[in-house]
Amino acid sequence: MASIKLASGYDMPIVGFGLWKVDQNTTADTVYHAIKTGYRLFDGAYDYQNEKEAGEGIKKAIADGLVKRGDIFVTTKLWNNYHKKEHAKAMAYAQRDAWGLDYIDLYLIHFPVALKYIEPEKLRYPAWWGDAEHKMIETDKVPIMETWRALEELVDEGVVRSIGVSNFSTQLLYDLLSYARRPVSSLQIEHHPYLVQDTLVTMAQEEGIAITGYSTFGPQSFMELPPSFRARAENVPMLFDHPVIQKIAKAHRTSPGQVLLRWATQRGIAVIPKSNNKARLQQNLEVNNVSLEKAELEEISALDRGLRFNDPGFYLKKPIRIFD
Ligand SMILES: NC(=O)C1=CN([C@@H]2O[C@H](COP(=O)(O)OP(=O)(O)OC[C@H]3O[C@@H](n4cnc5c(N)ncnc54)[C@H](OP(=O)(O)O)[C@@H]3O)[C@@H](O)[C@H]2O)C=CC1
Ligand SMILES: O=C1CO[C@H](CO)[C@@H](O)[C@@H]1O
Repeated sequence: MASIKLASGYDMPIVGFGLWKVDQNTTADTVYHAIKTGYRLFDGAYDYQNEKEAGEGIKKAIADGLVKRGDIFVTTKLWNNYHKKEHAKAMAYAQRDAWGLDYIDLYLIHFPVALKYIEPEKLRYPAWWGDAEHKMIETDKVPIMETWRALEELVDEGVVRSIGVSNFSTQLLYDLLSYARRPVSSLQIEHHPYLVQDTLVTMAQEEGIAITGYSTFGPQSFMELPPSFRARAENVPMLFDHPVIQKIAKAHRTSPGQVLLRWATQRGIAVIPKSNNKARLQQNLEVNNVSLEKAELEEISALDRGLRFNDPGFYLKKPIRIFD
C-alpha cells in the first residue's frame, strides 16, 4: 500500500476507509471486511459514534491473524465541545480506550471551532445540532493554542503518535506553525474538483503537512449544502456525471469514481472513501493502478468553482460560517 511520510516520521497509507455514516450495528463487520480487502487506514471521529465498534473489527482481524496492530493506521478526531485542555486530554484517552488500542496513530482537531462543553453522554447526533434536551449549541472562546498544547502532551504521553488538524485555513495553519512544538503532521479538508483549494494545498505541502481529502466524489446530495453555497450549486452536475470525468474514465477504461480518487492521490493527497458495496470497496483501494496525464489532471482541476458543501456552522444557536 502506497503511503505518505508524515512529519512525525510515521507513514500514513494514501487510501483509507472513512467511518462517517457507517451504522454502529454494522461497523465491526464493515471494518473487518475492509481489512480483509486490504484497507489499513481507518478514519474515525468521536462524532461518528462508532469508534468502539471499529476497534472491535480491528481486534477481530488481529485475533484472526489477518494483520498486526502495527499494520493498521487509525485516525480519529477531537470533537468541538472538548477544546479546553482538560477536556481534550480526557477525550483522547477515552477515545483511545474505546478503540481498544494502546495508541491512536493520528489525532486531529476536527474543526477550528470551540463549542460550549456538553457532557459526552448528553450529546445527540449529528453533534452540531444540540444536546439531548434539544438545546442549540453555542460557540465558546478557547484559543486553538490551548487545544494544540493538549494534543502535544498526548504525544508526549504516548496516547497518540501524530497530531494534526481538520478544516483549517491557510491563515490558521500559519498561526499554528508559529508555536507548534510537535509537527503538524496532517491536515484533513474537503477536496474534490469543485473545491480544488490550490493555495491551501500548496501551502500545506510546502510546510510538510500531509493532506487527506474528504468527500472526494463531491457533493452527494445538494440538500446537504450550507445556505451560503446553495446558489453556487445550481445546475452543477454530480461529479460522477460530469462529461470531463466521464470522458477521462472512458479513456482509461475505468470508472468516474476511480478518476476522482486518482486525481487526488496524484496531487499527493490521501483519500478516505467509504463504500458499502464490495466491488467499489475493492476498486477504491486499487486507485493507483490508473495513471492520469498532466493535461487530464489540469482539465479536472479546471472544474473548480469554490463549491463547498461541508460548512455546518449554520446549525449553531448563533450561526457562523466556518469558511468565510
Ligand atoms: N474532517 C471532516 O470534517 C470530515 C471528514 N470526513 C471523512 O471522509 C470520509 C469520506 O467522506 P464522505 O463525504 O463520507 O464521502 P465518501 O468519499 O465516503 O463518498 C460518499 C459515497 O460515495 C459512494 N462511493 C464510494 N466509492 C464509490 C465509487 N468508487 N464510485 C461511486 N460511488 C462510490 C459511497 O456509497 P456506497 O456505499 O453505496 O458505495 C459513499 O457513501 C468520511 O467517512 C469521514 O471519515 C467526511 C466529511 C467531513
Ligand atoms: O466529519 C464529519 C462530516 O461532516 C459532518 C458535518 O459537518 C460533521 O458533523 C462530521 O463530524
